[in-house]
Amino acid sequence: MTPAVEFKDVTKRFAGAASPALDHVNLTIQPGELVCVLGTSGGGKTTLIKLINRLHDPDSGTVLVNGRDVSTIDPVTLRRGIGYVIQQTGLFPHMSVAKNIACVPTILGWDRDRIDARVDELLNLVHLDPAVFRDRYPAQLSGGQQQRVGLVRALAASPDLMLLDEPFGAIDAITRASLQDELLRIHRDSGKTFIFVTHDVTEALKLGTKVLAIDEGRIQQYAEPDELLAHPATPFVRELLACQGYTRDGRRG
Ligand SMILES: Nc1ncnc2c1ncn2[C@@H]1O[C@H](COP(=O)(O)OP(=O)(O)OP(=O)(O)O)[C@@H](O)[C@H]1O
Repeated sequence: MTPAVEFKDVTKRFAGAASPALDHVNLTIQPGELVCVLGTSGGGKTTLIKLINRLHDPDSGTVLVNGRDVSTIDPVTLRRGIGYVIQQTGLFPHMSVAKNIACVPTILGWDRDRIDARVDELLNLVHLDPAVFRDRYPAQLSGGQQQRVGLVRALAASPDLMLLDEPFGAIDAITRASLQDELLRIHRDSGKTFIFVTHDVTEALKLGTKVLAIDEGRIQQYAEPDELLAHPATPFVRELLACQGYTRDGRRG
């Protein structure tokens, strides 16, 4: 099977930085995985994500999506096929919820009826009643509701790949737990590949089919959650688990 995403010896160094943000990264992500990219601040998580949708380009090495070198794909075309969700949601404040969700389908030339049906389907998917929320503006939504709209906007044209960069970082614990459950369900039902950045071990272990631990621009471990808990591959992973209260047998101390 062609991997959904591959990094081949990828290095990214920002001007003036003492060390690279990503340092000779090799990584293969198979289709259908929900990969949680886990690490402390500044470790290179966001840089990794932005190299996939070409918000950054590598200094050396190759990033491939569905077997294609992304440097050969026009960035706008590439991004239309990749869902992208960030903490600040990026919703257009002057557009209604329905218009926000309809953005990519509109660009892709879907007809009105198909777009309307898709908007309603997506709002229902995240338990927002279309009759209530379609015509609201982002400022008229709570933080959790904005995040739900940001999530389904990225799903609107059913991209094969979803990139989510700490999407639930600013959400209270209860809303966050229900958003996580919704994300899990959406991932299972879609069968698509999701890459989800978080610094929260509990979130990564709950959501991930795989966890990618990263520090100082280097991959520390890429493993299933149980494997990561049972056999942390490096002192960094051991420390990360211990700091957030995880013991070796996977129980929170
Ligand atoms: N545009 C940029 N210009 C210069 N340095 C940058 C830029 N973006 C990131 N960096 C640096 O690259 C390194 C990795 O940053 P990155 O944002 O990937 O980390 P992160 O793991 O996502 O951190 P956080 O959890 O705090 O968001 C950091 O040292 C950061 O300061």
